[in-house]
Amino acid sequence: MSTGVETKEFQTEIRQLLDIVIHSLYTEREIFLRELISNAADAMEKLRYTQLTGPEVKDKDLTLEIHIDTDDTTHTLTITDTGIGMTKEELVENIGTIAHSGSKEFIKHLSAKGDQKDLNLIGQFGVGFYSAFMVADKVTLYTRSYQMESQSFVWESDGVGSYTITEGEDLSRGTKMVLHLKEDAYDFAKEETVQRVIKQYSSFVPYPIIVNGQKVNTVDALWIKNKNEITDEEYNEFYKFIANAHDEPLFRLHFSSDAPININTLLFVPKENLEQFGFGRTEPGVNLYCKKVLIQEKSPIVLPEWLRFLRGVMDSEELPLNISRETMQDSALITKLNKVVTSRFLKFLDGQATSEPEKYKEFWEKFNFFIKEGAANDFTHRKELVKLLQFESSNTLPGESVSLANYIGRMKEDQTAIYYVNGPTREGIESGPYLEVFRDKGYEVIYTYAAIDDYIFGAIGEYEGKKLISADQSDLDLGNEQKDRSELALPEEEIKDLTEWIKEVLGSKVTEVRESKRLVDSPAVVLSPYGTNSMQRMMQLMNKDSNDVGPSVLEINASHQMIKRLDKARKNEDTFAKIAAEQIFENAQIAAGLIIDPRGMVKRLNEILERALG
Ligand SMILES: Nc1ncnc2c1ncn2[C@@H]1O[C@H](COP(=O)(O)OP(=O)(O)OP(=O)(O)O)[C@@H](O)[C@H]1O
Repeated sequence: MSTGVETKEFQTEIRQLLDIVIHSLYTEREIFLRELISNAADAMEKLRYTQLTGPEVKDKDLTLEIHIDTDDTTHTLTITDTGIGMTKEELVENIGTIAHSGSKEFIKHLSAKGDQKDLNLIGQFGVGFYSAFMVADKVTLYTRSYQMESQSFVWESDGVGSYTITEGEDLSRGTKMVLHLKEDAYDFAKEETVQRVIKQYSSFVPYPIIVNGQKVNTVDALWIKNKNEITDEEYNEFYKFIANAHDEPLFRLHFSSDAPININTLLFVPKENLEQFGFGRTEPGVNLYCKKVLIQEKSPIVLPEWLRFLRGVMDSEELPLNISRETMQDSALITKLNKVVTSRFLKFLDGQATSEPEKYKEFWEKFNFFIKEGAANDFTHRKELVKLLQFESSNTLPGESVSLANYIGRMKEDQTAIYYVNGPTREGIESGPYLEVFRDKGYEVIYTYAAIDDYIFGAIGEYEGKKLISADQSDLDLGNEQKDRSELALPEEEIKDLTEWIKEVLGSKVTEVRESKRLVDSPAVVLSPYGTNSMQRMMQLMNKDSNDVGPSVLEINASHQMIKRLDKARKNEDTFAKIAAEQIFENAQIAAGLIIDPRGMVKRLNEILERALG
């Protein structure tokens, strides 16, 4: 039997801490198990290190493993490790006092607030050993240090004001903690509960965790291992485990670095983008670890939001296990991790675009929206992201694409800018009026099918010193010599009268009607007085009920038969001229991708048909 019971008071801060721990309803209190397992793993890590470097240790052949035993009848949970153990002095020092001044301050702040229910904070702060009192109303700890002449001690407390230390019976090296569970925590004396919690938080702890005789953590922490020692099958199995996936990943990136920050990362790009299939917004899927212990599952802050499709893990020794979500948000360390890993991943993608073009194409087809979202919003990585963008163009085949760098590489000698045009489809763009002048000059034009493309181009303005210019820009200036007016074109005087007349007919729908210098085959084109039509298209998309596209600039082709006939009809005071002018204008709006109220048009088209059929 043990003798010499010594009762000791907890340090003030610990009393405050325990008071909060005991009297609060903490929703994620199961993390106590993570804290205790990680203490046990730390103790064994220290033992291993001592064994390698220091003096002889007690029970040197004892296997390093963590045993957890549940007892549903006595409602106890016992956690045993074969780690470094504690001497009596260490017990007093480590478990009765808090040395760290930051922690002291934090606890003071918490108890000053008086809000004992504000426990999310404390849970995230990580209360280590004391978290045991979230679930237990009595904790008994048996421990024996690794030092050869050490004795065994029993520490016990109800977590209220004091604890006792008693000399214990002869134990083998390590620590055994018995948690006498509170009634509302009896669940933790059930094997299934304990197994579930361990799988969630401690799957990759580097020592075996054995629950009631059965090993629970069977998955290796691959990300810590050397790449050469891992097979493709192992990587794929690991991916399936952490991503809850059934197929294999499209890409994987495994890297470790020590500078500028210690980091081990294993990232996967899944085979499919579920957002594409209308599954709603993808949740982030990268878990944050510190030395293989889970800090935050599916962390929303460790990578930018536009990388939410990635699955995997990031592990940094530099992270404190107890980092709270609040501190994490503005932790310089997290910002650094985020930046380093994001840049590394973008560099990886850039490399894949050249080394594995087919696979990259598949990636681009499925995940391009995320890259674009990043290019639109993430100023920190915009440059790297824009480099990855791919577009169809007037020089590519359907389904093939070109990057901005490739585009520049094959620009015409006299060409000074990068040109792009927006439209819903390739056919739509190619049958429209905007390409005509570029075809004529032999300039390649990028096709942007999504409004976000135009937004990105508008936001970056230029790439590698070349301006990005929308082909429907109203003041488009292709720089070099204007083409002579065709001999077949209406004389300038007449065109002047005609444009004035059209302006009168269309009224406030146009700000200006003028002769075009860009048209070859089309009779007319609308341009935006704001620069490009994409702004108007976007406003229409956002405001679906509105058919009001705002006023446009209308340019007409003075050589086109239709325009010449329109002029003739106008001069003959044919009432049909007005109808024709309105239809020409609306046809041009449709070609610009603007949505027109179809009701008025149907009536007009019927009139036109009637007339055409005689
Ligand atoms: N199983 C154990 N074996 C040996 N020493 C332990 C064990 N559990 C706790 N200790 C000692 O008690 C100290 C306090 O533990 P506690 O969990 O409160 O804080 P920590 O482990 O230092 O930090 P944290 O858990 O917040 O990361 C530890 O630093 C360690 O020295």
